[in-house]
Amino acid sequence: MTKIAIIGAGVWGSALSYLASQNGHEIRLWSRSSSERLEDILQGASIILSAVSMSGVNSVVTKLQRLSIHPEQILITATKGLDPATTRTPSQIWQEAFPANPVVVLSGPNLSKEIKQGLPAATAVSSTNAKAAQFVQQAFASPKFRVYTNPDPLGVELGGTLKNVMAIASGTCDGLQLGTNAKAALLTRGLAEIIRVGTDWGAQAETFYGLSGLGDLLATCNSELSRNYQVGYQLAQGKTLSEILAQLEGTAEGVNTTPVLLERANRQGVSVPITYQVYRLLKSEITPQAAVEALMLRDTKPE
Ligand SMILES: NC(=O)C1=CN([C@@H]2O[C@H](COP(=O)(O)OP(=O)(O)OC[C@H]3O[C@@H](n4cnc5c(N)ncnc54)[C@H](OP(=O)(O)O)[C@@H]3O)[C@@H](O)[C@H]2O)C=CC1
Ligand SMILES: O=C(CO)COP(=O)(O)O
Repeated sequence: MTKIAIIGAGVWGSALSYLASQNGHEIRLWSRSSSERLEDILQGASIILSAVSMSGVNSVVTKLQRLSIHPEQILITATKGLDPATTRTPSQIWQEAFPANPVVVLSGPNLSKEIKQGLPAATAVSSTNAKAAQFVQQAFASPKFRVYTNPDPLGVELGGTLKNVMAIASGTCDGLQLGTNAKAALLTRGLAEIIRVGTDWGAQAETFYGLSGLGDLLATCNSELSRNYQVGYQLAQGKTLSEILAQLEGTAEGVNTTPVLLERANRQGVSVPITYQVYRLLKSEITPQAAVEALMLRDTKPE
């Protein structure tokens, strides 16, 4: 039995809490509205897992820095986003704030509603500290949740983060009823785009063919359960972004990830044509139909 503190009682934090409690662990779930003090939640926890949305990462990290975190406490980040101010990933923020602690990234095709229904799923846990990743694997693995370790935390984290932009594009593609061929082309070229960005960042190309890359791309880009997909689908139906976000249950990280990704890709000279069209669409600079046309009419090139 392991004591696990989970920060963020949104849908993903709650689903992870459910999975860990099914394994017999002692779970303490904390959110901003909790009556319990954060320091009491963290007291004696072997694992501290953050499942807050990107907009909450910096403030949660700052809160924890004011408390006494033991260097043996394993920090897990389950957030899929990029910091708008620095373009850093959540694990980079956690590791910089807590250099002595093992930081583990948990990411995969994990639509929380399906997990809450008890349907089977798999995920990846990754860290530069292999022992910490194995400890987390043992803590969360169950007959319903298959957990793989992976040696490339940056790749695992970027796979889960960058596919959210593709999920917006994919929802748009389905909302416009562009068909199966168009969807296959979009996902394949989307994966190529993710790999270009990811390898430039320092991640391993093969990681993106795993659960947190291709796996999450397939899950999110093909499911109405995905909030990012819902954003794209509704944009294709002519709703404005503010109308969509006002109705959306939970966070669609891809909306905030898109400009950060584009900024970084432009700085690095990495070509991200799909991300650019999603960016223009989210800013209402282009219609969904014109975005498709712009992608189809790009200069011809080798695959
Ligand atoms: N839902 C899913 O299927 C999956 C989601 N993820 C990722 O997990 C993250 C959370 O997603 P999800 O649970 O779905 O989102 P929700 O919108 O359901 O929940 C967001 C969570 O973030 C917390 N939060 C936001 N801002 C702050 C802040 N400033 N300080 C403290 N906490 C804050 C919220 O706290 P409060 O309750 O106090 O408002 C809430 O717990 C996202 O990055 C998402 O991409 C990853 C895998 C699957
Ligand atoms: O990341 C997810 C599934 O792996 C959840 O996707 P959404 O955030 O688009 O709902």
